[in-house]
Amino acid sequence: MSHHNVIIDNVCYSYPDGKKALNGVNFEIYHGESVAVVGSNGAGKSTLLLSMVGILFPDSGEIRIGNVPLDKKTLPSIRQRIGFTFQNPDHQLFSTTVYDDVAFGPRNYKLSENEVKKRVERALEIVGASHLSDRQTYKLSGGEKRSVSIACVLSMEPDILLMDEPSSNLDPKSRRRLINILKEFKHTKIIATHDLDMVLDVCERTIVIGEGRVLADGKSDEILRNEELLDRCGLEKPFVLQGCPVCSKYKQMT
Ligand SMILES: Nc1ncnc2c1ncn2[C@@H]1O[C@H](COP(=O)(O)OP(=O)(O)OP(=O)(O)O)[C@@H](O)[C@H]1O
Repeated sequence: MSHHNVIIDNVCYSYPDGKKALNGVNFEIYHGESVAVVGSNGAGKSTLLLSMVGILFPDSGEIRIGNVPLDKKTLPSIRQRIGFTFQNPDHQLFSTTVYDDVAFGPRNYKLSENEVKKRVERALEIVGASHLSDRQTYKLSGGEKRSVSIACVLSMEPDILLMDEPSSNLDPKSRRRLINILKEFKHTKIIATHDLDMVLDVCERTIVIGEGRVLADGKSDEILRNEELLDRCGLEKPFVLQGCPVCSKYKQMT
């Protein structure tokens, strides 16, 4: 199943103002893996994800998806296999209604309107947003927009899910729903997040990014227990590993 592996090969990227955001990033993600990308603010997580989906192109190094180098020529076919949610859902939602936003991906695949409708209804139901279908997107709350943006990628039925901060803005029930969606999604998942409790629940592997480089890469359970590493990277142990009975109870409730 190596055809879906994601390979990040010595990737460097500087923004036009000269800010070096990625400084030689290397890793390989195997088909079906569930991987968290964590790090402090400004570490380079979003820049890395934007590069993996071809919104930014590395200055040097290469990204390969299933052994196909990601470049302007291969981008349209690779994009069909990757579902990406932006850190800010306003960057994702641009149609007048929620239905049209969630239908945008399937319509691009030139599916019949009947099939599009089925996919939209299924995706909205999965994220618990069926009742929002006819609403105007710009009038939604932050959490509602987040749920709809997740429905937008689910309706595309991607092979690879890339998500930037998917749990931010979500209330506990919606966050738990997201965690269940991610657990159900059996293909490759790459999730940039500060929600380390969600990482423990969803991702078997964690890559720690700092100053545009990989600082650590290993089993989530080991990385997220390593206090010295977490402290060095500006991160904190997940609540559930801090041995707090209130937090453990909260986890059971949500
Ligand atoms: N459009 C831009 N122009 C210039 N610099 C940018 C731009 N976007 C991001 N940066 C800088 O690149 C670096 C990496 O930013 P990035 O958004 O990738 O970090 P991040 O790890 O996702 O942070 P956060 O956790 O705060 O979302 C930061 O120093 C940031 O200030």
